Amino acid sequence: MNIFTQHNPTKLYFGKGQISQLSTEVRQMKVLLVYGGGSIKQNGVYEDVINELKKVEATIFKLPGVEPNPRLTTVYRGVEICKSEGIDILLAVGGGSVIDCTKAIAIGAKYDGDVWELITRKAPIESALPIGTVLTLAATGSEMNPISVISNWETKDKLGWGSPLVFPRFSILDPTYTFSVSHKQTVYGIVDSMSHALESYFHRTKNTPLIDAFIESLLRTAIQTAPKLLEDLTSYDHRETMMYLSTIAFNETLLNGTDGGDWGSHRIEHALSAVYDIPHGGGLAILFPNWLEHVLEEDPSRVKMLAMNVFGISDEGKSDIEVAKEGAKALRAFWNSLGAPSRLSDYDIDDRDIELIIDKTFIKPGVGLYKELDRESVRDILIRSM
Ligand SMILES: NC(=O)c1ccc[n+]([C@@H]2O[C@H](COP(=O)([O-])OP(=O)(O)OC[C@H]3O[C@@H](n4cnc5c(N)ncnc54)[C@H](O)[C@@H]3O)[C@@H](O)[C@H]2O)c1
Repeated sequence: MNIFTQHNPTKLYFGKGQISQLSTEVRQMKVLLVYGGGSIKQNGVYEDVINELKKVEATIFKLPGVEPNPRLTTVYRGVEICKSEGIDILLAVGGGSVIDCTKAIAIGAKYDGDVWELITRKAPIESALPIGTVLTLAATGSEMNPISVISNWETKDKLGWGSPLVFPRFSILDPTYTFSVSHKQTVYGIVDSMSHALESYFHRTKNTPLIDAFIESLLRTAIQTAPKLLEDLTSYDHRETMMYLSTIAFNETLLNGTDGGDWGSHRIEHALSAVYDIPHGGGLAILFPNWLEHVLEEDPSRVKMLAMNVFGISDEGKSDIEVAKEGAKALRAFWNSLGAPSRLSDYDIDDRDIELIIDKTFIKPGVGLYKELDRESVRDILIRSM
């Protein structure tokens, strides 16, 4: 293992009814409520939040309409409200897009220049407003991590960035709040959280038996739970399992003591959804098995481990590459069985913009760690995905 420091300051309130803790976290303050397209008004979450805020006589300001793949223009709107109204705390009520947008507003509110300069690292992030979240969709882990992804639709860039200053101060996770998430969106969430675990798995650090087994167990749990959840979208038991799983999959626990894993396929997906605005989980379901097939040709070792320890594939009488290939196939087959897309053509994407997607993948240098990808490798993964 490598040396590491773990410090995750997010206080987690997990389980049914935990919204009652909101009034212990937010006092008589100016709160900016950030939310999306209105699902929270249909499923009762909005009412629960407002009732809690009223209990403590908070002054409520609102920023509705955060889009999936949140846009810089919406961040600007939030920053403006924070500055003009003197907001004390931001409350994100939604999925990863709403939380990521809120994180960007939090840093923009404390900066005199254009927040895009902070996201693109042209200026250092030195301060942020505090954030709380009420999660409504299990997928990204944003509720307990310092990461955010913002799309600049003008330049067609989708950029991941992070700062310890944007760890949510608290997050409320009530599985019943995810009952209304559609079948399709639930599938995307499952794929996204499994991808976070898988990308953490593809590290190059020696002597990591506990973290490896932890990740394998998380993946096996997802494989056992996901089909049952999709049969019964309002099962508290299955929603709670997937909600906790998606938080753990990307709250940095799985990176303890390793070199951080390989996030090459996430980088390609961000480039893809910057150009085509497709759902993040849908893009990953297509790209990740093709990334596996690409990297196993050079080094099948950890793909083989995944095949045997997660999918129970036997290695008897087979070469390492054969076992690894079966593993990649098993992952694709599992996601397909849930109803996830498997080809870019499922989104009507052909090779027309392939060079642009490759350019966007390399917007920051260094793509991949288990295998460092060059333009040719990214092209190969995209062509395999067509
Ligand atoms: N910050 C991170 O660590 C991180 C990690 C991975 C991905 N991301 C980013 O997060 C974004 C995706 O977030 P997401 O997958 O959570 O989805 P999302 O937040 O984009 O939401 C997807 C859709 O689900 C709807 N929805 C949310 N909660 C609902 C509910 N309870 N009932 C019904 N509908 C509901 C939303 O309105 C939206 O239409 C992408 O931009 C992706 O790049 C961030």
